[in-house]
Amino acid sequence: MITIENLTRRYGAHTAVDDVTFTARPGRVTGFLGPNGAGKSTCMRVLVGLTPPTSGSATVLGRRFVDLPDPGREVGVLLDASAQHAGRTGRETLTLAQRTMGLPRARVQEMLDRVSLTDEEAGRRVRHYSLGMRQRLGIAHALLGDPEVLVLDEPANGLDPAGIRWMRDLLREYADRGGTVLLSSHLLHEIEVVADDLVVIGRGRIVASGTKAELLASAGTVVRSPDPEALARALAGAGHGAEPTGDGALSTDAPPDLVGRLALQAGLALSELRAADGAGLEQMFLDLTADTQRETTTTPPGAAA
Ligand SMILES: Nc1ncnc2c1ncn2[C@@H]1O[C@H](COP(=O)(O)OP(=O)(O)OP(=O)(O)O)[C@@H](O)[C@H]1O
Repeated sequence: MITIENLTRRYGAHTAVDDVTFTARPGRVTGFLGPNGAGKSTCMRVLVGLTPPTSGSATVLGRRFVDLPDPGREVGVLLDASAQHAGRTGRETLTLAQRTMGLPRARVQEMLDRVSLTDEEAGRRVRHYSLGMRQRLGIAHALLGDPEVLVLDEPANGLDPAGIRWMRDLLREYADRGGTVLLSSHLLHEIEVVADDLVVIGRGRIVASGTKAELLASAGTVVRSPDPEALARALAGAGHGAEPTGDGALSTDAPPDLVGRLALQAGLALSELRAADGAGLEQMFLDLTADTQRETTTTPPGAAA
């Protein structure tokens, strides 16, 4: 369990994290999303004791990271895969951590196997690793102490498609065994596939949080009728807006079952009725963080607003 409560972190006059509250629960993968500079890494750094909070608290398993009796066995952390000692081999990196944590020697080979680094690769110096290999080594390091909680900042960075799938399966299995995973990523599709819960942050503040199903349901409905004007009027009569999607359908904030009932009452035929999650997490993310984005975004033709 990870608990962030009213967490604020200022750097001089700049507020990087502003009164942030959320939890990441056992048995679930919590996706932490936000544009560049939104405050994700800062939250994670406070959580693992690398940066003190200005106010508020961040705890793992009910304690601040610095108060955990055996942090390596309680929390696996991967914040920056490139921050590993470049002159050591992968095997040396893990062996040092294994000794520091007082783990059995066999654990190193187990973890190398777990992340599919070969003997030859494990014997190479980290400076010669590709980014994807560094991520695998970082994951091996995070899993070494068999922790209950994983905190991962952009772990899929640099992984090829097979590596991304491997990572997804690993996190799913870890959560299914009761582990808590907090995962930040810009790879929205990856988060959409693997996360159970989502926390969306923009300019240091939480703009949405909840289960993935709840948040995607709030993306609304796409509906198509031979008489879109009459359908828009029926929706407006029930207090819901409707926008043309650009390909003849309408996008509305009303849930699909209500849209179906309103169409029935108005005697309107429908040729399509579906939750707008075709537009998916990306559109939700852009909508929720619209006023915190650097770039101005526009809704692509055919995507739900
Ligand atoms: N040590 C620091 N000193 C001053 N400002 C900082 C420091 N660390 C972070 N910031 C600022 O805090 C804000 C949040 O940064 P943070 O790295 O947490 O964002 P992020 O959401 O992880 O972004 P990205 O997705 O780009 O990694 C940024 O404006 C950043 O410049």
